[in-house]
Amino acid sequence: MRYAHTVEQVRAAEGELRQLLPEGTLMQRAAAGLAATCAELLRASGRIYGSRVVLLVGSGDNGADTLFAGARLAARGARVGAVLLDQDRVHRAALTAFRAAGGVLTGDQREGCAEIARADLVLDGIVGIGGRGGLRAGALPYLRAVERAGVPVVAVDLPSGVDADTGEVAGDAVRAAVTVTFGTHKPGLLVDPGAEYAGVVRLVPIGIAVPSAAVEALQHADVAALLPRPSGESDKYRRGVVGIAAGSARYPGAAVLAVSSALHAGAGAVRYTGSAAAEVVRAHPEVLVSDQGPAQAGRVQAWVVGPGLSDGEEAQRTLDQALDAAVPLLLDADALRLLARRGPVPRPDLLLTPHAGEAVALLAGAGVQATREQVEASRLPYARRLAELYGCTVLLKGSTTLVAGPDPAVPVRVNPTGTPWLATAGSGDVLSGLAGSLLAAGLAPLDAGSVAAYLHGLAGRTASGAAEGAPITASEVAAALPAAWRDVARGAETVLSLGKQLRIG
Ligand SMILES: NC(=O)C1=CN([C@@H]2O[C@H](COP(=O)(O)OP(=O)(O)OC[C@H]3O[C@@H](n4cnc5c(N)ncnc54)[C@H](OP(=O)(O)O)[C@@H]3O)[C@@H](O)[C@H]2O)[C@@H](O)CC1
Ligand SMILES: Nc1ncnc2c1ncn2[C@@H]1O[C@H](COP(=O)(O)OP(=O)(O)O)[C@@H](O)[C@H]1O
Ligand SMILES: [K+]
Repeated sequence: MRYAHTVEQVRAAEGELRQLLPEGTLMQRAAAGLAATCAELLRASGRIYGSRVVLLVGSGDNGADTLFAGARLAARGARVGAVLLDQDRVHRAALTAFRAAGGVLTGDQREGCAEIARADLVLDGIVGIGGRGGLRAGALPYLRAVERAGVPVVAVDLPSGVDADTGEVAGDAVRAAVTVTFGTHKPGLLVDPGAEYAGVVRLVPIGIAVPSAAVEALQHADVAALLPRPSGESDKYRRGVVGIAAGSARYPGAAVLAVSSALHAGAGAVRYTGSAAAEVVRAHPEVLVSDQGPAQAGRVQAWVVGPGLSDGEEAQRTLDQALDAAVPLLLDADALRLLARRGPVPRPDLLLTPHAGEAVALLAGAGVQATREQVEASRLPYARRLAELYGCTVLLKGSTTLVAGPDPAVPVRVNPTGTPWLATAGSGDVLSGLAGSLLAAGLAPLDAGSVAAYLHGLAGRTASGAAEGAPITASEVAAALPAAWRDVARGAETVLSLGKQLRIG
């Protein structure tokens, strides 16, 4: 698991540790890790000796880390110049160490920008976890110079201008190739739009012990441990049966897609109810179909309602019946809009899977006005808010997929897999069938949602291919699910056998 903590949590942990260590120890650990990453990058594109590095140095400890790291690079022969954004407020000891190692201060703004244009690497030490709001005007000319020159940036702790706790970006922010973060990840590095500014994130441990995380991201081994596996005693009913109520005369394909992924996702059988039964059976003869609605469709261990369902009276009846069934329930697409009309029905076994537009409707249904743009810019707070308002688990789809449970003390899961190629018609239908099947197999809503998002993202990457990838269809994503499943299971086995060889765990 990869964990992220809020600024408040980081400060509390740092405060405790600081008491036990000689003054400046944590900053030196941070600077050493930062310098090591920069050295690695410089070596990869040439050599350290004689390379040109520019530091953008703000008035707080983030600037100080940067100066200490700059001193280490200068000591290894790099030509390091520092732009001080506030001449009167700079960490004195860090500046002294920097100059002693051969670092120089750039002159006025024109000279600073000229240095940037010649640089091999820029370090962004403008502001870290002490930042408030977007970048201030003084930093902007340097930011523009960096963009013009196209020089790679290493962000120190986090890209300046990104909100550490939420990933929100108010105004301008630094776009980094790499972010070197200290002690623990910050939520803003994992959640868009902030995550997009952070580039590749590298964690430098500095010894702080932080309590339970605000945000966490599953890794291969976590997902492997959650995947349902049949045992010797399994039969199709014990593995779980998932019911899918989806599709309409206008959107029969949504039903086929949701069923297709459900078949590949752990449940022992899939029941379908709705008007697309003929299309579903033609594509998947193994599905049990009915047109009688959830109440008459036979026993299931979880229902998925919504993809392509439309929002007329028949759809409303379908939703009511599924809500009456005493099994876990996933609502997507049209079912979310129907739910928004009636407002929250708090149920801990409910999983809602809105995109930002559907989230806006759900928020309105609970009396909260917001725009799609606001939800996309503040994904983490809105995901939490929705889960709290509806008293259930919410999977908010989009460029970063988040899964939030109703208990605010439980970390929000951020999905680390995926590709923008998944933004293709029907890809959400694949996700809901997948998550529903996992619910039926017995996973809790938070696990079902986050494991589904993980596999969906991996399948998307597998289907779209290496490097930058290529366009994919939702059917191809569904077809790639077994490969994603095997990849996760195989990865975990490799880690386990390595662990055994090395006698770990
Ligand atoms: N915690 C840890 O475990 C460790 C933390 N460490 C490091 O300390 C960093 C935190 O340092 P910090 O607390 O000094 O705050 P920091 O981020 O430098 O910013 C505050 C300064 O910036 C200014 N400022 C504010 N907003 C701004 C804006 N939008 N645009 C421009 N400027 C802005 C603000 O000015 P003011 O508002 O007072 O005018 C204030 O002077 C942390 O990120 C990590 O790098 C490591 O050394 C190791 C252990
Ligand atoms: N920019 C993006 N990067 C990664 N994944 C994305 C992006 N945009 C959308 N997705 C994913 O694609 C899927 C789209 O689902 P949805 O909006 O419901 O589409 P549809 O209704 O056509 O099926 C979701 O899983 C979402 O997380
Ligand atoms: K920074």
